[in-house]
Amino acid sequence: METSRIPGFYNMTVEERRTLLSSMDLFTEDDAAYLFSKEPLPMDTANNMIENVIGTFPLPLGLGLNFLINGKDYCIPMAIEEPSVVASASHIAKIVRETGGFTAEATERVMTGQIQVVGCSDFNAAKEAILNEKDTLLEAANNAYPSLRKRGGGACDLEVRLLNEGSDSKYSQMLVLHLYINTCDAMGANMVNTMAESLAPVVEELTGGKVYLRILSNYPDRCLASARCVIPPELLETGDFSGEEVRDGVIHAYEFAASDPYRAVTHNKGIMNGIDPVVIATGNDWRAVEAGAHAHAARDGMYTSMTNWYSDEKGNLVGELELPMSVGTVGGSIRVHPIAKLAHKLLNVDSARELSQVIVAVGLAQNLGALKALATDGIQKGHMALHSRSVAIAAGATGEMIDVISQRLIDEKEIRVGKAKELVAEYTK
Ligand SMILES: CC(C)(COP(=O)([O-])OP(=O)([O-])OC[C@H]1O[C@@H](n2cnc3c(N)ncnc32)[C@H](O)[C@@H]1OP(=O)([O-])[O-])[C@@H](O)C(=O)NCCC(=O)NCCSC(=O)C[C@@](C)(O)CC(=O)[O-]
Ligand SMILES: NC(=O)C1=CN([C@@H]2O[C@H](COP(=O)(O)OP(=O)(O)OC[C@H]3O[C@@H](n4cnc5c(N)ncnc54)[C@H](OP(=O)(O)O)[C@@H]3O)[C@@H](O)[C@H]2O)C=CC1
Repeated sequence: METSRIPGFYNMTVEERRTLLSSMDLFTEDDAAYLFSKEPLPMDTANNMIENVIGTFPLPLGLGLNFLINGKDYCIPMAIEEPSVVASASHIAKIVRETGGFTAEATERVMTGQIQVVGCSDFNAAKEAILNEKDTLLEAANNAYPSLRKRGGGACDLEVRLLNEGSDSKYSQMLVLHLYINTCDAMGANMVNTMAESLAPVVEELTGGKVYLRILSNYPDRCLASARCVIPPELLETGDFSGEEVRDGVIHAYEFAASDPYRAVTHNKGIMNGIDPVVIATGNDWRAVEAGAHAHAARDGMYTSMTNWYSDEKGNLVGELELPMSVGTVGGSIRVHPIAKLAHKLLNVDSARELSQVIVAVGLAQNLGALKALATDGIQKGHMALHSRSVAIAAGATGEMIDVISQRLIDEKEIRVGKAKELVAEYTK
């Protein structure tokens, strides 16, 4: 991938975009055949992925462009139904590119397995017993999934937490063993669950208690990815708004989300608008990523902004995002869904750690795209202009009528289905 900077890509037809992609060193003709085929997810594949299959549910697949992350270019597949998200991410990536791009980093992919133990006669003694056998337990867990060890991963640490100590309810006092497992390039849920289940008998023996749940946590707080951007105000100029006004507006918007859960939920939804489409397109478990991200936003007791925006001593706008990132480049449906396989080829990442860095960079870009619009002209100007096409289609517009009706809706500043139906009726008279 020589560059992700493809000016005016959005003005091309789908055919022109496909021709351009095929001419780049992104994937083979066969790969492209899947992307362009009428059945990108064959029914017999779908029927082997989940139960009671009756069909498939395609989503639009767009490309987030202009992304430069740690000096590498990325064309980022994004599967989403909402208009203006891909445009917004690409818009900000174009600006950040001028500054040298996003910087991003990620911890090793250490996922967390939980083993719940109840009914111990002495929970402190039980905790001691487990910690005294830490190496034995880690060895036993690794023996349950030896191939992971061979890849350089596996169970690497454990800790014990006592919950609801002193409670007189036999249901609420419990010991929770956290098993930390480096799952390499797999998201690792099945691996973690297999290894956690394998330890249950020996944990019961050690603690004298009963093991109920042994399951991964979707809040893997040792599997983190972060992204950062530093933008001189002059690059933020928007219409009549100076760069400094936009910078300050973004920081005010951030402070609102940082202080108010009602705003933080919408602010963070805007971030996940960027993150989920990449997680979905790459065949990953977006529910796991969503759950972990929102838990991380509440880690200090109040649900708050996932991002941090401030002005540095030179007056640059600095943005940061750190999230747990339960994603893989192998495993699950990643190597099963033909378009997910293509998405990984398009992305050209070498590891799950690199993928997680790309994903958080898109989330950070998405957040700035929304805040920049909100802090200036408002979200409707950009968002609804792109939404007008869906409104036209919902009102029955087809073919070239879509452009005509969509433009009329924008010109008349009335982007709603009822108005579109009137225009369609007028057009087809
Ligand atoms: C829509 C834009 C980008 C237009 O903004 P613009 O200033 O008209 O863009 P431009 O014409 O200057 O183009 C700059 C670059 O943007 C990209 N771009 C520009 N237009 C397109 C397009 N049609 N399709 C694809 N890419 C587009 C493209 O990369 C282009 O580079 P070029 O190709 O020209 O060299 C801007 O108005 C915008 O970003 N608005 C914000 C929209 C947004 O954030 N949508 C997210 C969904 S709403 C949401 O997040 C929920 C929310 C808001 O509640 C979250 C929250 O509350 O925080
Ligand atoms: N979020 C949740 O709460 C839950 C999610 N899930 C689902 O679990 C799936 C993810 O689990 P996961 O364990 O990743 O999937 P898999 O069960 O597919 O296991 C990962 C596979 O990847 C293979 N592999 C190949 N290369 C590598 C590598 N470099 N690093 C690591 N593994 C490699 C492993 O091969 P080998 O066997 O040779 O090691 C293994 O078979 C997702 O579909 C998710 O939706 C399931 C339960 C709960």
